[in-house]
Amino acid sequence: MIQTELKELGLAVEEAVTAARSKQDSQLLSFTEPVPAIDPVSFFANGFSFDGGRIFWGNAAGSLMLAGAGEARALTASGNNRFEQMESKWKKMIQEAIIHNPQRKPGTGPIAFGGFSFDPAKPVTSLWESFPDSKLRIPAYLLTVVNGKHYLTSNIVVDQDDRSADIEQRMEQDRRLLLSSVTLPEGPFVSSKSEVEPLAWKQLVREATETIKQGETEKIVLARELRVQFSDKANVAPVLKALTASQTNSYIFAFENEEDCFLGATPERLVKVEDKKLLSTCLAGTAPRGTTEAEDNRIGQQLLTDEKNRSEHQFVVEMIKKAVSACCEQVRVPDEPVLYPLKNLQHLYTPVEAVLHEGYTILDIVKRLHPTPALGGLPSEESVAFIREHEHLDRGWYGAPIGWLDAYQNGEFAVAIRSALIQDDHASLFAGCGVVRDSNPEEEYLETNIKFTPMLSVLGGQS
Ligand SMILES: C=C(O[C@H]1C=CC=C(C(=O)O)[C@@H]1O)C(=O)O
Ligand SMILES: [Mg+2]
Repeated sequence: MIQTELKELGLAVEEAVTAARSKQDSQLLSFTEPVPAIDPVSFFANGFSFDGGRIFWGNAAGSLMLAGAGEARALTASGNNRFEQMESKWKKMIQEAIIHNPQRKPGTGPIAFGGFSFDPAKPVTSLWESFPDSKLRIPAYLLTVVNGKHYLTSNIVVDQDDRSADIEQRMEQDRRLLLSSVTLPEGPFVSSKSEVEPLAWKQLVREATETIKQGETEKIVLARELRVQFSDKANVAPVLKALTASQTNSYIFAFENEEDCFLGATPERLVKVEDKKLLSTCLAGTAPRGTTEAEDNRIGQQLLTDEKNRSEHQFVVEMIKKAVSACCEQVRVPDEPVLYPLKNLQHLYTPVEAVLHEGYTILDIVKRLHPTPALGGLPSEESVAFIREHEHLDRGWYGAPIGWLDAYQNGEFAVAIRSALIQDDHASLFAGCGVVRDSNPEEEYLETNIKFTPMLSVLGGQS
């Protein structure tokens, strides 16, 4: 990494042109500067015409938001060692970049943002054909809102025959467009919806409980799809606005690829790393919210003591604790879960804190944690094999890590649940649930129905 001390954009661009000429290859320049406040959703909306697609991220704490437009570079990897491949491609790219980022705030500079498929060994259907096994994008323009301060990072690929003045002019035009105020278009409206094979899905839950009773596994997470048709091509920006307003306590994410956009509001952190400190989350076990405070409390107390939900949760705690302990010190995990309330439902929640051992990166942890028993099952290999063989759904990026990392060893990945894949005038919504020995197919079916509601309501499918 060449950390430039240059203050002026013009000088940085010239340095990049000179570097491109001397190595006779393109040069990535990343230039970060403070900018006046702008709503990240407006920035996202303004970015619709940038090649490669847009990205969006808001963390559950509300302390970090990212909005990106265009694609300066893309890193892809496939197969079993996709996390290692990604790590080495990312390191190489960062080493060769010219980076001007005096303040080095988390989530600024040349970040890589993207996701992974749930299971690279499952054949891909046409539903997810524009989403590779894994893809991390370095957006051309990135707005970072961190602790209330706004930064713009411009990631520019400079070629040997480029002229500095032309590049600067293009950047000036782009930033004027992206930072301008905008009126958001109307959100989508669902004209029809259809559940994909609900009866076959319930039967599969039954089969999974049989497999568990035979002792082959202890838990298998099964998911299903709900398809919705819109009256017109769907606009994503107003959906993000609505998610940000309605789903506090959740990560709001979007990854646009070609014409498709995968987005959601997930409560499930996989891992966060900042200054070597690691946070992970065990979130599994679900109940609805009550309509009155008294009812809500009663349901919450029941959830806290319910054996079936506690066992769903405990499998996750044990696996995450073990995986984190293998590469961290000072691992802290409370003995008992607490409630994690969301707008439409509540979960059992156990936070995990630790300090990363020297030499480990966030992608090492993502690799060890995915899939946790909140999305795969336990033991992992057997449950994922069951899902691969029996589940009809092509999960694609659903249920898998989505997030970002920066050049300073910070990053955060969430598990992409409570999500939808929007494709022009229709969308697929995904929801799953943890099946254990005494799961009841009808109750699991109802649980997935509630899990569809956060996305369904912001897509104009439910009041
Ligand atoms: C698989 C999903 O939820 C997981 C996360 C939290 C609670 C879960 C449950 O109680 O079954 C699931 O394991 C989903 O929302 O699609
Ligand atoms: Mg459950």
